[in-house]
Amino acid sequence: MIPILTAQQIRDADQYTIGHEPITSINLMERASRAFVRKFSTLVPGGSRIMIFCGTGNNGGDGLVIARVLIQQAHDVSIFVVGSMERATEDFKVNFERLSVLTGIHQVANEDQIPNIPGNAVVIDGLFGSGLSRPVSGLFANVIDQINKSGAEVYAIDISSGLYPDQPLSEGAVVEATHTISFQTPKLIFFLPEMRKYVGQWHVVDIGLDEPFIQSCETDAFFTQARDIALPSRSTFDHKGSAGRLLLIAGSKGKMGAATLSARAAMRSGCGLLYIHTPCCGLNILQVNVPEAMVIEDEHTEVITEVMPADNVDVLAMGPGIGTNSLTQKALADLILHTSEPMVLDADALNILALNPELLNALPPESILTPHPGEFARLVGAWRSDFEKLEKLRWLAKTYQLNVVLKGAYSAVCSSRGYLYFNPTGNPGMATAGSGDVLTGIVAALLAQGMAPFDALRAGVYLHGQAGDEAAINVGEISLMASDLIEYLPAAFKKLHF
Ligand SMILES: NC(=O)C1=CN([C@@H]2O[C@H](COP(=O)(O)OP(=O)(O)OC[C@H]3O[C@@H](n4cnc5c(N)ncnc54)[C@H](O)[C@@H]3O)[C@@H](O)[C@H]2O)[C@@H](O)CC1
Ligand SMILES: Nc1ncnc2c1ncn2[C@@H]1O[C@H](COP(=O)(O)OP(=O)(O)O)[C@@H](O)[C@H]1O
Ligand SMILES: [K+]
Repeated sequence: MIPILTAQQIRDADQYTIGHEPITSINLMERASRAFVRKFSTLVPGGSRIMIFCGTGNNGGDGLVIARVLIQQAHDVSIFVVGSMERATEDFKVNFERLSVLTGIHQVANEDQIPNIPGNAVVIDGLFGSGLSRPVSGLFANVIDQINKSGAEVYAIDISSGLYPDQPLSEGAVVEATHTISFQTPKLIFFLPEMRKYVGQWHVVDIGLDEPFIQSCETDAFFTQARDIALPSRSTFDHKGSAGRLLLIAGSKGKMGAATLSARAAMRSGCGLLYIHTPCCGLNILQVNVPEAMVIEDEHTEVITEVMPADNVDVLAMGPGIGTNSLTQKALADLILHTSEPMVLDADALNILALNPELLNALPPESILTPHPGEFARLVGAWRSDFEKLEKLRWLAKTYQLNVVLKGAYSAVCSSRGYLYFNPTGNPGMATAGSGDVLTGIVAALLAQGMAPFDALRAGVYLHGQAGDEAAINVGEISLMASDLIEYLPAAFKKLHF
């Protein structure tokens, strides 16, 4: 996993690398900027008119190196330095000298000197990086305004000028980048929907900062990598009873599809034995669509009214398609009160928890909740910013000792100790009815196979997204539907078995 660092930790990692590699700061700037250019060159067509805007800090210093390298590669580049040269860092000054030998550098010291930016230009934003210390105003804000109004493609160096790597949006001007080419590790803000407008599509390039130092930084947020994902394994004498026995409590009249999707995803995720508790109306539907499962009928025709924990199962999962009928609310409450092992709750089971918040206290510790933002808001109330949303996620997980995934792009998986893991897989094609039901089945099956609850959740979210990515390659994001996720689960599992 990649630790997500604060602005201060990023500075510390720079300094540690400079001291211990050792490398001079000017050479580190050169290395970082060359890494930027390598990525930039894969994204921008040759022959583009490139306009680079530099502040006089080290982010601007990067901009000057990038300009030099691009000029040496025969690109059409104009350079604009904004602000006072008196405040320039040493490394900025050295690179200013190196660049002046090659080309003219425009100084922007007042509004009249702000250039016109054609819509077909490519802008590189080197005004401010992780050293931003206050909201951007004055001349810098005017330059940013021109950049944003121009309609040009904008490539931010490290981070869009005006953004803090680890703090909410400031009051001042912020560059709206189409791409961010960031150094070494992704920043927290890259994972927040409200920041997308400023961050654009982001890329991380390796600039050779000290890896053991980065891994040793204390943080409570990480970006999951494939190598973090453990999978259950089978051994020679395994039988269906030892490979995970799951009781899935799902469905109501008109929502048997949710139960079907969860059940099929569970079977495709290695569940040894699957029982489905469902209202009578679901019997035939499930027997036909999931012949591998055994179906237990509720007494009620249309909704679930009574489920008792059974001795012969390892894990209970409840929620997909159950509705919030008062009889079902009572059934869930009874089930929670009679269960001591971690269980999986999704969809309407979460809505029932929101209606009966006292049940949260009764949930078996380490249980798993899988809300989408709507369900999450019902559980914890509305939030004013994505930072507050993440605080609420940590609060919910820690207060009730739960593992919770807040679903969406970069789904945030939170452990009961409040550690956040952003998920790298998945795509907008998965924004389609039933995707969440598939996730429930995957996670419950992994838990039933003996994985620790947090590991099962993080792995399930990763595999679900990977199945979505495999499906998108084959059917496209638009045509992708939830059943495709189940079809491409085998490919997702195979990809992880390296
Ligand atoms: N050796 C290093 O430390 C490396 C740094 N790198 C680059 O350096 C950047 C960080 O550089 P710096 O720490 O110099 O900081 P920045 O270049 O982000 O800017 C800091 C300067 O801007 C001023 N400033 C901050 N907010 C302002 C505002 N709102 N209005 C006007 N002035 C403002 C500060 O007083 C300071 O002079 C990184 O983002 C990265 O691009 C890379 O070259 C990699 C190596
Ligand atoms: N834009 C997106 N990028 C990546 N994953 C997404 C995106 N939109 C939705 N998903 C994933 O699809 C699933 C949708 O779940 P949910 O909203 O519960 O669907 P449903 O209730 O229809 O089953 C979640 O796992 C979510 O992470
Ligand atoms: K920048």
